[in-house]
Amino acid sequence: MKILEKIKAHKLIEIQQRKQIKSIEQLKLSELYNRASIDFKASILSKNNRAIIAEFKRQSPSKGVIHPDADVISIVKGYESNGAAALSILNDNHFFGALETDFANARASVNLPLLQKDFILDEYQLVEAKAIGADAILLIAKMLPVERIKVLANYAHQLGLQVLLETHTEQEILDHLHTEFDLIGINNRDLNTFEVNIQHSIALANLLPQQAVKIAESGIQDANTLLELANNGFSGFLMGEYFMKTANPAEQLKALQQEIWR
Ligand SMILES: O=C(O)c1ccccc1NCC(=O)[C@H](O)[C@H](O)COP(=O)(O)O
Repeated sequence: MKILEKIKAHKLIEIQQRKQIKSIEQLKLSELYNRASIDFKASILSKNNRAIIAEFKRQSPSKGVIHPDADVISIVKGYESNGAAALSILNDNHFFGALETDFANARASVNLPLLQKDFILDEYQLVEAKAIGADAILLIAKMLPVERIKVLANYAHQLGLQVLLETHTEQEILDHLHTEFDLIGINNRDLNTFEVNIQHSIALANLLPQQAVKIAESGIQDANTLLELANNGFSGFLMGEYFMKTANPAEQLKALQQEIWR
């Protein structure tokens, strides 16, 4: 079974279990549910095509264990003080090792816009995202039919959440040209093979609407790659492993910032 199919099968069971534990009405009672979102897209646009979305993750299917005992509070504060435009916080336990408390701790520690990084299949998860203080969510084109993505994107917007659509193929981009997303990502990593190909993303970037806020996702391991993607129309860069594989992710971000703003 391919990794996204495995994740989807597991997530569907997880969602049913979570619904048994907390109803949508109960989620809506959370203090954070009614908070005004921070504008994720505006933060990306404020960084002159050098916007880094720094990710907090402990492990991944492609890389295995990366930083299992990472301290979310100190890392996200370090990301904030070193100029991240926004943060992506992994929220999946089974495949990415996220702790139930990671997102809440990140929310309580920084004033940056936060992407709740999970595998969204159901409206319930959108209410959950809002209730834990997310500003944006991810929808993965490969995981759901086109119409379902549209419905979830509309519902996310009704809740005040911005939407990052993740694509990887030409067809996925063409399928979604007529839906409103706040940001459109192209994943440099093929999630079937885990192969990273920056040139693939650069070639596809031309297919995105001119006004789309374009995010290059995954596999970025140096400043030159980031700058090449920026020169080809990407404004935001979702980077996780490059930071999290080090003992001090925030210092790694600081060094990268020095290189890209030189
Ligand atoms: O990274 C994986 O192994 C993976 C597998 C299956 C679904 C999603 C996966 N990654 C999630 C991500 O989107 C990345 O964490 C994110 O783009 C950052 O990538 P990187 O800079 O390579 O850590």
